[in-house]
Amino acid sequence: MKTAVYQMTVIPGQPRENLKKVADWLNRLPEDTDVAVLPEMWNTSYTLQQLADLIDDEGSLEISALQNIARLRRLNIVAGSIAVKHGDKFRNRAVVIDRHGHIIYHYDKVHLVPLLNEPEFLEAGDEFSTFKLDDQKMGLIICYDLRFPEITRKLALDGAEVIYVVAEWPLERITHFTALLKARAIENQCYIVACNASGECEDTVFGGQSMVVSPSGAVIVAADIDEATITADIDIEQSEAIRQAIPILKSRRTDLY
Ligand SMILES: NC(=O)CCC(=O)C(=O)O
Repeated sequence: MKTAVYQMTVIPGQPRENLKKVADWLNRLPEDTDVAVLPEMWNTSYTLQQLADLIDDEGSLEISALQNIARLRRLNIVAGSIAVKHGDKFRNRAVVIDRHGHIIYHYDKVHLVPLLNEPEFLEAGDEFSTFKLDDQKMGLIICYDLRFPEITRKLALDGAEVIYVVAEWPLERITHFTALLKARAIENQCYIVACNASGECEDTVFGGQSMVVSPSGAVIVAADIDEATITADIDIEQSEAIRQAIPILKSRRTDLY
């Protein structure tokens, strides 16, 4: 699966401008790209106090624009996450669109990050699952979720061999991000495809370092700190092979823990 990751400099509080950037990027991808991946909160960044003025529905403008591109370009889009209205609250929602333009999965971030004031402004989701893209089982988590090994482990136990991590992870703690991405890949023997943002929002600088990590923990490709595109060709069989060679998931002592 030829995968392209957009380490995007999100323009804070400018959903229309960001949609234009994303559409231009998607339309420039090589025709043989199978999956395009976007970062967390790519429509607004962390302008949480302004969401009521910026967001008036469930992200229909952004999502329908991406559905059209997916259909026209026959491209799967792991559409990062966007701030959406949910009742009278807001959620941090990831959406996955297949090559036919169908929304096949959405996920509302379940672990809200106190360091960026999410609990004050957002409502947490309360469910997650695996999904299938091109017949392969995949999982997706959002940024702070990476610190909770249980969620990635559950996705791996449910059969995910590729897990996408969409993020706006600050530079200040970027060493945690890179270490945890490798740990999650090694302990679950799956590909980790991580898409972080670059640039800044208010006082927060985002740290980039988007990467694709193999099921044995090798960094196949990584970005630096600035806006960039990274690409990798993902061979799902590698995950199956390493799970057979070192049967971590089977060796677990579920009678003890
Ligand atoms: N956007 C996020 O969830 C940031 C997470 C973070 O800053 C951290 O875990 O540290």
